Amino acid sequence: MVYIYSENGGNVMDKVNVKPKIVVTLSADQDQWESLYEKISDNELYIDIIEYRADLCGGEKAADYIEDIKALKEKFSDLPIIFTYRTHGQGGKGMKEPNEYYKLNKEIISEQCTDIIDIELLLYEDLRNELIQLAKEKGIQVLVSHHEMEHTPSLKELKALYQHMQQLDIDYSKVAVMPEEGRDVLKLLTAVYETKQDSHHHIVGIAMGEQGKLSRIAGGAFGSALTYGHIGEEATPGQLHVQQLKSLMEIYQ
Ligand SMILES: O=C1C[C@@](O)(C(=O)O)C[C@@H](O)[C@@H]1O
Repeated sequence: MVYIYSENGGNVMDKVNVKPKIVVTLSADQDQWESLYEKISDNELYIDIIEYRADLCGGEKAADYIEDIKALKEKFSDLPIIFTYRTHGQGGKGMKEPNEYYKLNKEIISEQCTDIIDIELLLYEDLRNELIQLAKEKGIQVLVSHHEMEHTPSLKELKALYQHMQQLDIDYSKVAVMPEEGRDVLKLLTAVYETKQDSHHHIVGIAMGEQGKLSRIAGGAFGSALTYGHIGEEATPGQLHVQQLKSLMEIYQ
């Protein structure tokens, strides 16, 4: 058996055993920012990364989002930020057309105000690849995401989705699905596990809803690099409060 130096920081036999980072998904209207800052401060011990969900934060233009992110950076300089504008078709509230989505993300990248940018796999290939390239040039990590909000594709389809992402010059490959039965959660975790065997990307797999909670707590044992939680209300079905998430994840460390 070959021993591999793991992302866990120790010698383990299993390449896929990673310690996931806890990402808090932020959503707030403009008048709720002050109380949101307090909630982040109260929970800083349980958060590794902040996800700024632009589609849930009330603004309209890149300038609104940039202002919010700069304020977050000023207050929480140790926490990296993921910028996400989740479109309607992918389970978010964002109503921008592909060209507007491209323009917005381009402005965010050019401003260099985020550490990681979430780009949807289904964006037109040329626009998507341009954003990836631009982010790389600016030293911003890229997370390519795909959400299935209604069901869970077959294991073969899930692996194909991850394989598609492996062809891209990115840092994170993320797939989120909605399970209809327990077996769907196993499919997602199997796809993460098998993809991680020979991938240099950070692989992220999330099963949403009640049944999917297992993937949020135990995903690291299968190779999932990020797990998303909340500090108020769940942004997506099945999200756990970051405090509960961290304490449940401790059984794997
Ligand atoms: O992709 C994800 C994961 C997520 O959908 C979840 O289920 O926790 C929450 C989103 O904000 C994030 O962009």
